[in-house]
Amino acid sequence: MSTTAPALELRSLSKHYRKRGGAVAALENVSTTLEPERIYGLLGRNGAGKSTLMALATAQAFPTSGEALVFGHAAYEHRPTLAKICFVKESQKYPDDFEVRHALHSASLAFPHWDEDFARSLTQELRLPTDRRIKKLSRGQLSAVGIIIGLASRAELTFFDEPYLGLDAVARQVFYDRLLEDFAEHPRTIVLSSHLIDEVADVLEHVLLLEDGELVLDAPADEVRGGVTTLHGSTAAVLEAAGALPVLARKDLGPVTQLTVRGRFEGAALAAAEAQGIGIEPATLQQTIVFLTRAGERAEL
Ligand SMILES: Nc1ncnc2c1ncn2[C@@H]1O[C@H](COP(=O)(O)OP(=O)(O)OP(=O)(O)O)[C@@H](O)[C@H]1O
Repeated sequence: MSTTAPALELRSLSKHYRKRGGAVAALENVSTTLEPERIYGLLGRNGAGKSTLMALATAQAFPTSGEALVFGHAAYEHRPTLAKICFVKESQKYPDDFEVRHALHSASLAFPHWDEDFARSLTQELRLPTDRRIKKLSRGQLSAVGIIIGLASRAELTFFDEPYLGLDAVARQVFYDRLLEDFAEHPRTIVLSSHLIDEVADVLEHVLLLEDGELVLDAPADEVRGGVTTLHGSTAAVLEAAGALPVLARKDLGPVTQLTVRGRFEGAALAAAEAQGIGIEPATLQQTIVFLTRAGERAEL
């Protein structure tokens, strides 16, 4: 699977949908580069443009302007490139009479790196009835079909658009565990869109955050994680420890203040703050993202 081209390169990608009285900018001038063999989180609130970005990258929709290159090619005009892409989405359509086994068989023919044993073991682990019609599956079982296809396809560029809808906690954990194990043995580029940021946080290596169609954060997950800290203690001590760090939120309760700042507390700064009796709590990835989007911060951490 070695190649020097980026797995995905978006160049000033925009998608506008026409609507009565104007247009909706589902995606606005998005540029970024996704390296091969990494796991990306595509995050953002409802309507932020996540599904649109995936549809454009996989040639299931055409951009209004700009381009999306997959391993150096526009996917829609290049069959070998299409064979490298797997897009798992809720709205996947299957023929009416298709059973689970038919969907898996079709996938085995479509994806050159398909691993039948892996598909079989995932099917058992997720307790998916292979002889049931897709139409009759529960919401979670339908998600399981997508997860099995997404993982067993071992496509060089795999998109999972909210792949866990309806899945119970055990099945979701099976997904994250198998994803990480299989990725370690067969590295490829995975783009995972999700609302459950803290749940997927440990899986992600890089975070892409969309807000109203714009890419507002494009950074390694480790840089984002812990980039926001909450301090709790006597007001004077907290303000002194925070120094000039940008304040994102402040709550005063009598002589005590809870201050959320953009910055990290490590080493000497952490020891000094703790010596003053200040409680230090790094924000989770989800909290960090909520604070940053609320604060209108842009892609610099
Ligand atoms: N076919 C369409 N026609 C008109 N507007 C559309 C169409 N598809 C998407 N949109 C609009 O484009 C914007 C982005 O939608 P998109 O589905 O990409 O968001 P999303 O981040 O995937 O949302 P969610 O998390 O709710 O699935 C939304 O405002 C949506 O209403």
